[in-house]
Amino acid sequence: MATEEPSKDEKGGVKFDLEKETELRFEVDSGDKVQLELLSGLAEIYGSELNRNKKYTFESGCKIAVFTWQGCSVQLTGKTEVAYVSRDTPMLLYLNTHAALEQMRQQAEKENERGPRVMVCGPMDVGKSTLCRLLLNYAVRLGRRPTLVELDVGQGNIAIPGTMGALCIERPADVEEGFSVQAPLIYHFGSTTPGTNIKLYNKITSRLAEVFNQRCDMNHKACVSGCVINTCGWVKGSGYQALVHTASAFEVDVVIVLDQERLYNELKRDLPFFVRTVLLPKSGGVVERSKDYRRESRDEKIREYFYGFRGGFFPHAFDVRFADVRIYKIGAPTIPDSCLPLGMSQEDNQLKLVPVTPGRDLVHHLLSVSTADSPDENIIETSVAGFIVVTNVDTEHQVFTVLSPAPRPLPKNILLIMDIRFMDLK
Ligand SMILES: Nc1ncnc2c1ncn2[C@@H]1O[C@H](COP(=O)(O)OP(=O)(O)OP(=O)(O)O)[C@@H](O)[C@H]1O
Repeated sequence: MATEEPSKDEKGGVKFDLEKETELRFEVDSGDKVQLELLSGLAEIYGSELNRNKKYTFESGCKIAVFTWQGCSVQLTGKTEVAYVSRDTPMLLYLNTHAALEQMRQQAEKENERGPRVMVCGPMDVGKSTLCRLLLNYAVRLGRRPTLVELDVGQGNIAIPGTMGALCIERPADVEEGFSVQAPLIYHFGSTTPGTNIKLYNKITSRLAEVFNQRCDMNHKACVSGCVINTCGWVKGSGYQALVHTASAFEVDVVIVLDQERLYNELKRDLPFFVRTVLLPKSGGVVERSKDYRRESRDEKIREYFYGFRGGFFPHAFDVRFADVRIYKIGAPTIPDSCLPLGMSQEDNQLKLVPVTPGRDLVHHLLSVSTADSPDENIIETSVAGFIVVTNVDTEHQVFTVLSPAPRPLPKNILLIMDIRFMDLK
């Protein structure tokens, strides 16, 4: 618990003196703001170093841990009643994991081989995304250029929920905003749970692995730096099979299982013997998130895509004629096996491109703008250029209105519909 009682200054700021290897945890309630300032010493948030005397602002829903290896003083201003200091963190184990990965990178450099490909998995709310961020931050701080592979379709740390993608990490994550998302590679999945179309999920995973391999062939630094793969919290049945598939598609060298011994044992049993599987504890600070909270944070991610971090962007609204675009849904509804055409399996059905006729029910749906030029291309395995949301449909005039991050016209005319909806309430 607290190493020293926090002290309050006249402006309502609360000062915390943290001993080495302890962390200050706090959450920001909906509608509130908390400011953090490092007064002395060194500290970091999920592997991103804090600058001294800079005020960091955290808004609604943020769950933060300020960790110090050496000891420091920080000041919190705002609603800070729930802030507390903990000595009990798994950070030393996480640091050792990073050190082992760095050794593998050094070895890879010497022997002109590829660096470690790491898959992070575990049930929901165990800190998978946070550990990925930490490992990537530590690697990039040593001059590496690792790749983040995001397979968690529920939250979407690179683009919006309902997508899968990869991002080359060139600098540590911004303390407030996270990783800078420049030139990500994004694929359309279309829903927030892999279970809605597991065949598509696995197909895109394989595609991402293929593209990552190509990048490694061309870029030695990326190859030596390896990748960190963030996965979904669904670890049973097809979810588990998807993890095994991911491990094989990416030919992972290291699997980190957070918090669940059963999953650890299963993966140890089912993955090839040369894959190093490690079980790490979750941090006591990781907070369980309710369904509502998850829905809100998904909405927030989408809002941020269109309006920028803290409203820094101004999206465009314009009309699109039905005749100018082609909208598809990936995956036909399941029908009894006996009704399938001869020689076709249920799985083929899941990868089918089904044309969608624009109508009123399109309203609020998110659409991915495919980079493909023609439906004859392999649309499923083609990346997307961005997203739009339908705000109105006028069937009489055969147009729909969209919100788009870029002005008209749309860069391409093949659109893929998501199950996910977004209400633009601005
Ligand atoms: N040490 C910590 N102290 C306080 N909060 C933390 C700590 N580590 C992580 N968190 C917070 O806990 C929440 C859940 O963490 P995270 O998103 O990493 O979990 P996850 O396992 O990836 O979740 P999911 O179920 O979405 O896959 C995040 O809001 C994160 O900021």
